[in-house]
Amino acid sequence: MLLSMEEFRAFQPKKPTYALFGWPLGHTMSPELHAQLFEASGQDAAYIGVAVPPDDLAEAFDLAKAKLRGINCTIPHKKAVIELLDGVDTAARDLHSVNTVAFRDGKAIGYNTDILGFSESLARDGVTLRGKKVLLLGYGGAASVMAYHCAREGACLTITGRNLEKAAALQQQIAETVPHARVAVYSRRHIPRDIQIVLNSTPVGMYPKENLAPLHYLPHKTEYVFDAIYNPPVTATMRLANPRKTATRDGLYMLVMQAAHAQTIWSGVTFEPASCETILRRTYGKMAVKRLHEKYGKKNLVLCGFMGSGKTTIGRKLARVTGLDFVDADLYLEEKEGMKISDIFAQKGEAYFRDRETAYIRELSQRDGIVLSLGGGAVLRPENVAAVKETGLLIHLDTPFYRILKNLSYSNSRPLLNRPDKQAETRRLYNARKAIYHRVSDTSVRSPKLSEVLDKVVKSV
Ligand SMILES: Nc1ncnc2c1ncn2[C@@H]1O[C@H](COP(=O)(O)OP(=O)(O)O)[C@@H](O)[C@H]1O
Ligand SMILES: O=C(O)C1=C[C@@H](OP(=O)(O)O)[C@@H](O)[C@H](O)C1
Ligand SMILES: [Mg+2]
Repeated sequence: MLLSMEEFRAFQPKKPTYALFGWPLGHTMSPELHAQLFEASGQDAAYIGVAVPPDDLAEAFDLAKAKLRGINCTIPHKKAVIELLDGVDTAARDLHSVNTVAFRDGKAIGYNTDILGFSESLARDGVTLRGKKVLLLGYGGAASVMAYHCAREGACLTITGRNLEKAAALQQQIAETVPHARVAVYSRRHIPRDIQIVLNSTPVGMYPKENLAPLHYLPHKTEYVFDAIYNPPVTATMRLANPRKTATRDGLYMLVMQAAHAQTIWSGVTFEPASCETILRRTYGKMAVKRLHEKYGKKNLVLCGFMGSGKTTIGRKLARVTGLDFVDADLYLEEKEGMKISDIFAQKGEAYFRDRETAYIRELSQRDGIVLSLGGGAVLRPENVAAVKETGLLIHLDTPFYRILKNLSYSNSRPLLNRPDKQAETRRLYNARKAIYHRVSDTSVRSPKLSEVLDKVVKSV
């Protein structure tokens, strides 16, 4: 729920409630994320967003103190809120930045959990900072969190950005708060060549301008790229990396963990790593649905690809992580016709099957909010492609052929392949259709590992 100031004045909580204060409050993931954390920790609580104009912060803060258990602050309130507080923790004090406020016994205490989210995101990838040459892009609020953590961990930090005076101000702030900090400022044209880790704290590359990056290339020894952006899940900065040499990470895990730590501060709940991973996967899923709506103007996710490429298997999992309903076109057809596909082929012929397939695809394309797994031959008819693409994003599972063969080896439920020369026929059909899948689909996902495919599909949206 997102409220205006006026609505927040009238707001009466029905259960323990927390809020995000920001201005403007665009498309934030926080309410959905906190709802998942409440559920995982068994709390009956609510989380709302409030669009608080800078001039109204003091009033909104007093209202929050009276009605809520705690708040998060985002741009532009992270600094301004400090003077309204009764105390702050060390990181928040050193950073001059508060993202979490707890109201307890009539007092308001400020914390910074962004830094915990950042450090845990690096730790999850096994990235250590001691002695590492780190390049930080940007000098705003998120940058100060990253710079402070790098300096405290003993990294050798270079800050760069468009405005070198602002970069120097951050350098100064870090030097004052972290003894023996190693921080330099360079223009973007004179970045040290031996940089190992690149951190993007700028909003450059965020949706909708997702083709922009704050750099044109990565220093050639870069081993790891962290981008605080999470929409899109794969940013233009991350795409500069050579996947064989350089690991990359977007900002969603940092977002999840700063939220989890805020809840720990508010109510003492803690979260198992496994439940954080589940919440992360689902948040990527929700993000994909948000992008499906906002970026593509579509309602459904549709999977196509050769027989045995994993459409049915991945579709079911994709529905679970996105919260969309799952429909498999083949299973739907079998249910409606009251017959197995192999029996339809045997008794009524392929032409009958194809006509029914077209009719059901037309019907299912009218649905709103489904993952639709097609049969392997569905996209051979242009009218089927047109129908699904009207409402859906068409994703091709470009599973390697050797994996497809393996997947098909145990099954005889596909009548087209029930022949003595099964393997040769599979290859023949595959070669005949391969180009069609590429041509008709909006995106292609390629991986031999089932565990990777889902992740890639979600991030391809
Ligand atoms: N990439 C993969 N790695 C391992 N097993 C897979 C993979 N993709 C699919 N499978 C397995 O292959 C079989 C066929 O997959 P299925 O989802 O029915 O494919 P499709 O619907 O595209 O024909 C299933 O048993 C599934 O578990
Ligand atoms: O490729 C095809 O022409 C077919 C694929 C099958 O679906 P899967 O791709 O899910 O196996 C099923 O629709 C039917 O056997 C025909
Ligand atoms: Mg299938």
